[in-house]
Amino acid sequence: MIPTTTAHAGLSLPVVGFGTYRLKGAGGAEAIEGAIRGGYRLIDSAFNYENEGTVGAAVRAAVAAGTPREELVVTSKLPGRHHAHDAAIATIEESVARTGLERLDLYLIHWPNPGRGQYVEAWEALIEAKERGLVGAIGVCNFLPEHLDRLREATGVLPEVNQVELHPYFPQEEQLAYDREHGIITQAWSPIGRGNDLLEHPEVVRIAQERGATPAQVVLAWAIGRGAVPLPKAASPERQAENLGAVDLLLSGDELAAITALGRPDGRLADQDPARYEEL
Ligand SMILES: NC(=O)C1=CN([C@@H]2O[C@H](COP(=O)(O)OP(=O)(O)OC[C@H]3O[C@@H](n4cnc5c(N)ncnc54)[C@H](OP(=O)(O)O)[C@@H]3O)[C@@H](O)[C@H]2O)C=CC1
Ligand SMILES: O=C(O)C(=O)[C@@H](O)[C@H](O)C(=O)CO
Repeated sequence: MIPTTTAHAGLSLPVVGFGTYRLKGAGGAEAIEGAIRGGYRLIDSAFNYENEGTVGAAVRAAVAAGTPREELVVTSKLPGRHHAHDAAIATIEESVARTGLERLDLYLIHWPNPGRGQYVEAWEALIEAKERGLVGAIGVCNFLPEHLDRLREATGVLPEVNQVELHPYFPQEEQLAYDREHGIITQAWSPIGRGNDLLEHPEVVRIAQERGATPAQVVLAWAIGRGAVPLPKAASPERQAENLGAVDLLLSGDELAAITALGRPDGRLADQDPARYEEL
């Protein structure tokens, strides 16, 4: 059993989830079903990943093989081109249909796209989708404090999840503090740096050697230790198990601080500042 964390409206999530970006087709379904068999219960997908069908197939196979459906938190996301109310509702319905499940457990706005000025309308559609039972819980990705404040002022409803880029090169101290203060669970995307040099950083390697863990486990345990829910993606059962093993590694305050110190102002993996970035 993976420990859990709870958001302001009662959503309970395991402290580690599974990313599925680029896991598609038969090989993707096999990898995702293997992840569920190996113990992952939070599965992250998106309309734009074009793999909601694959995720649904893997979930249905895992449930047929004995995993209780109610243990799983199957997630998808609304793309920026469908923020207008009717398009948003149709897209959520399409996401659910693609999975072949009765409903999705968590649905997120993928990017705020503030330049288009429609994320409040999208949020109202997500509130409606939750009221209709299409989705179990609702949240956002890549929202800055100013975007979250705007949702609260306009609707009185705050997201239960904010999924943001978060890894040692981009530790997100202020966003984490805002989310914590408002009972929002921060999920960490690209938590192991999407295959960059992070796992070879001397400080990460030093702590891994001292603790008898792997660099990936250290980086994931750092995210968990700071209260975030990392969503590592891994194709192989070996790496999936390695990453899940991070829940057993409790880092000290000094170790957490040493890794947080690797942060850089320009530490994002790509030029994706949500204040300006547009993704449709
Ligand atoms: N909301 C948003 O805007 C975004 C959300 N996401 C979500 O976050 C998830 C995770 O982010 P992602 O960008 O995939 O990057 P990750 O940081 O999860 O890195 C994935 C890469 O790391 C490799 N890897 C996995 N485990 C290990 C290990 N133990 N040791 C060494 N290498 C390893 C994988 O290889 P291999 O698979 O071959 O094992 C893959 O190349 C996504 O899959 C997606 O679900 C991602 C980006 C943006
Ligand atoms: O993967 C996602 O969820 C995204 O939002 C994309 O922006 C992804 O990070 C990407 O790199 C697209 O080029």
